[in-house]
Amino acid sequence: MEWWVSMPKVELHAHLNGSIRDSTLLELTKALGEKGVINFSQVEHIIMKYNRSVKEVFQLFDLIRILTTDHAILTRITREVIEDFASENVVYLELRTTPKRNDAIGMTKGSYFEAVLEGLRSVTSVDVNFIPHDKEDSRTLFSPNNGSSRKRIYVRLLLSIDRRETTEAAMETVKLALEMKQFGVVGIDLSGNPLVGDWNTYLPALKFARNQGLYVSLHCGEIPNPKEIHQMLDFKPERIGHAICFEKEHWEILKSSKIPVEICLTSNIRTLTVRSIQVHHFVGLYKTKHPVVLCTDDSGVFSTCLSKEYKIAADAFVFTGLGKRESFELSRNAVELIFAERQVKEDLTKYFDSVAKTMGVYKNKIHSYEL
Ligand SMILES: CNc1ncnc2c1ncn2[C@@H]1O[C@H](COP(=O)(O)O)[C@@H](O)[C@H]1O
Ligand SMILES: [Zn+2]
Repeated sequence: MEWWVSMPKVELHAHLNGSIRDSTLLELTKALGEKGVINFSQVEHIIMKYNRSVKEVFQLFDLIRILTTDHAILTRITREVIEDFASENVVYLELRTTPKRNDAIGMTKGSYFEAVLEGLRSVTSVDVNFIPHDKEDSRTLFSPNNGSSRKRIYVRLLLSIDRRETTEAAMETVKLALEMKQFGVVGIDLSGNPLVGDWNTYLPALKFARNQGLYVSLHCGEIPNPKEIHQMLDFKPERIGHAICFEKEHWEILKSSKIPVEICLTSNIRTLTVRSIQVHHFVGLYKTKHPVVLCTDDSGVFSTCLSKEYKIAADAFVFTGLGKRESFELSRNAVELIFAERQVKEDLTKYFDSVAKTMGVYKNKIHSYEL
């Protein structure tokens, strides 16, 4: 097996409905076509398109939204997404999703979340840990005496606020996240079409989330919006996603505040927000040892997976010294950026160290982030 597949990996930026399997997406679209809810021939080209502009990507998300407003489908997608990540040796997955209300089918944000939770519970083919450790409990997923040869994966959840939402709706999501901490919700994400919405709408909910002990990750700088980027960096989120359309002053704030960046190479290329992999800002951040983590964003929508992202990075930046050993370190250093509790970090760190030996990569850290 290739090293980028067998290497343990940490996924910190994956949207549930964007990570839907291709085959499931087609199956659901055809089924709705047969029911007459949508016209399959009209949407087929949106599904099949390779490069999509940001605008077209959000058209596809609107379509996916029609397909997945059903509790049973959400449960199924959640199960499949976890199985897919585990199958490529993702050992820690922070999955994010936007709880949605749909009065027509009696769906509330709460029942949406329950359906996702049911998906987590329904995984049988791999070992999943999603309930946080309580202080007394020292059991860990990767402890050597676990004895299982099955794939193992930690899953934690972020609840997303959609940029289309009102302050009240955003607040409802944060309150739900707080209620569901016991089921592995660790934080809040701000996402959705970067062309819509205003920072001040979400700020009260984000502040509330932070005050209540939730971590915050923001989609930041997907389009040129210098004022908003500045405001977001001033908020000092625990992580940001993308960081594409940054100007000099933004880079300076980012570097000095050491806010970790979730890098989504394929997503940025496919949405045409970065011209080519060679000019991607990942390399500059990596070279200066800024905390970065490679992620998929929407593995289904962009036909990628985390192993592929590591391979793409290694191929593109081999002359920067990103070989097998450095990729392993990059993956292991991501453990420092996870939002889960201390025991999970410790368990994963030990696991990475044990795998380092069998993979023939150095055990010593090349560098660790000074967060
Ligand atoms: C391409 N870059 C991106 N930028 C901003 N938001 C994105 C995104 N990719 C996905 N989403 C957000 O995640 C939702 C799908 O998953 P959930 O329904 O929440 O599970 C999208 O509708 C959008 O709001
Ligand atoms: Zn994203």
